[in-house]
Amino acid sequence: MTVTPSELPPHPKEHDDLALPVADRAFLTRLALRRSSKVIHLADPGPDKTTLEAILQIGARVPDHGKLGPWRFIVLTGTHRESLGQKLADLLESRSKDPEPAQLAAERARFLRAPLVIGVVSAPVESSKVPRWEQVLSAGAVCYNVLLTANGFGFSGCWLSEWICYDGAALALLGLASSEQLAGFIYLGTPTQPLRERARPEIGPRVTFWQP
Ligand SMILES: Cc1cc2nc3c(=O)[nH]c(=O)nc-3n(C[C@H](O)[C@H](O)[C@H](O)COP(=O)(O)O)c2cc1C
Repeated sequence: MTVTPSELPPHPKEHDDLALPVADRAFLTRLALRRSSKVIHLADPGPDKTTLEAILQIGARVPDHGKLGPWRFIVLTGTHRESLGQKLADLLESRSKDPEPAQLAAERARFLRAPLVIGVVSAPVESSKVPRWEQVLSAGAVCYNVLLTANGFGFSGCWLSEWICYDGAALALLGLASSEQLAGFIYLGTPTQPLRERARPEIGPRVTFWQP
């Protein structure tokens, strides 16, 4: 089955009445069995332009204290994926006396691993009411919601930070301001392999019911 954005409800306006949640077995089943793909198992086709727009629009419908929208997207598509990879390879080469050719080649191909890559930037704003931490959490929610929305359109994906998220020069290449952080890259595409369950943290020891 394919779902096109035109089949979905239009973007509501502020103060429009919205449907209340109803029990939804398909929705819960999807969440109960949700799994990321390995990046090496993501292939063409990726989301088209209209689907990408919907993934971003729906993906950004996250809890956001103060309606600050403290996040933004950097979309990598087509040949620009390789151009950025080349810049990262150049950066690594400039830092090393004897760079490994294989490492430089891997860097050039980094964003070619999936047809579509979305960088999610945490972009907190000055606020006397909303702590920075809450704004950062909202960016994390965007990452997850983008993944889920892509799943809804039949794409698979994974959320990776790798070294780039923690390298000032790499972040500058992407155009991040010093006040911003890269929450990660959401790699999206069509899975070439079945998904296999991974070990999950046990919930029991992580839950307490507070009592006085
Ligand atoms: C912020 C963040 C960064 C991540 N970065 C990486 C990474 O660089 N490399 C990696 O193998 N997995 C990384 N992961 C883990 C994968 O995205 C994924 O969660 C994991 O493979 C399990 O997938 P699933 O539980 O969604 O199926 C990261 C997860 C988060 C939340």
